[in-house]
Amino acid sequence: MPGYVPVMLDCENRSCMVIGGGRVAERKIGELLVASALVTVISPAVTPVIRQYHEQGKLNWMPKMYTCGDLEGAFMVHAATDDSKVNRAVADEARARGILANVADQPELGDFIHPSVLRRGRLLIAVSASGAGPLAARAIRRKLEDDYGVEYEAYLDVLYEMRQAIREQVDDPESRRVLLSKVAGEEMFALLRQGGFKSWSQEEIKHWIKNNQEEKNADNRSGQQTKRAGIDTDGPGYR
Ligand SMILES: C[C@@]1(CC(=O)O)C2=NC(=C\c3[nH]c(c(CCC(=O)O)c3CC(=O)O)Cc3[nH]c(c(CC(=O)O)c3CCC(=O)O)/C=C3\N/C(=C\2)[C@@H](CCC(=O)O)[C@]3(C)CC(=O)O)/[C@H]1CCC(=O)O
Ligand SMILES: NC(=O)c1ccc[n+]([C@@H]2O[C@H](COP(=O)([O-])OP(=O)(O)OC[C@H]3O[C@@H](n4cnc5c(N)ncnc54)[C@H](O)[C@@H]3O)[C@@H](O)[C@H]2O)c1
Repeated sequence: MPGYVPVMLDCENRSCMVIGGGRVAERKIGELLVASALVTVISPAVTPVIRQYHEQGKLNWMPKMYTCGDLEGAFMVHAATDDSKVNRAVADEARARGILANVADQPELGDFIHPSVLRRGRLLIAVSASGAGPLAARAIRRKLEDDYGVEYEAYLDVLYEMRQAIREQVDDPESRRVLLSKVAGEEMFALLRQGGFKSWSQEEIKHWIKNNQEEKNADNRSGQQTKRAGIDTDGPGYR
């Protein structure tokens, strides 16, 4: 079985075409719009949701049948019509032009497939059964929804802020590494959960960095390994 390379593709402001305007096309379009792609739909008919996107200026709908040559200038294409011959023709044109293609009914003709996706803000969990069964991927994704609740959105936002601050404020690579690994650790999660995942002010982040750096230095001075995660909840201004 040939495997797949899992990647996170940046489609912002890139021309992504979708051939067909049914239920499957609608789902793929949803993902493209989240990623700020420039979406063009070619299909004589579209679902009410796609029509609405078009009316809202979120995408460009060309109400026509696909013809060879339509893909000119595209970065990516989704062949999602209910006509397998048309989907094959789209895949052929994409291959000839070097355009990335997903083919809804004959995945082997395209370059990539879609995983089942769970999004929590910056957190994105993608599950794929590598073609063995999309419904199995969906079932696993649904199970993960319980483990990774909505709090993960706020959690990752705080981590993002802290990581930026550490990169700006800490020059020593070893200190940085230790702090970044603490930030991503379980104790930090517990601490942030205690605070209801509220975002921290720059002052609070600075304070945390200082406290945790100091602790590392103190540990080094006493010749000890870092014994605990360095989360000191007693100090003033500290959560
Ligand atoms: C995960 C998900 C993502 C998404 O599409 O975004 C996805 N399919 C989903 C749903 C779904 N798919 C199908 C049904 C109807 C089931 C039924 O009713 O029987 C439903 C349910 C529905 O549509 O609600 C049937 C189906 N799917 C494919 C074929 C053709 C074939 O396999 O040959 C057929 C038979 C068509 C036919 O002839 O009828 C092909 C593909 N579907 C994939 C992904 C890729 C493999 C991913 C992997 O293996 O990991 C791949 C290879 C290509 C691709 O599309 O990229 C999404 C769930 C999203 C979610 O809810 O989380
Ligand atoms: N990959 C998946 O997740 C998945 C899931 C279910 C079904 N499928 C397959 O995907 C395909 C589409 O499924 P659907 O439920 O969206 O079908 P659908 O019937 O709802 O939509 C088909 C769309 O294709 C358009 N179309 C038909 N001929 C065209 C042409 N020549 N040029 C441009 N547009 C054209 C139609 O106007 C319609 O909008 C089917 O082949 C189906 O078997 C894939």
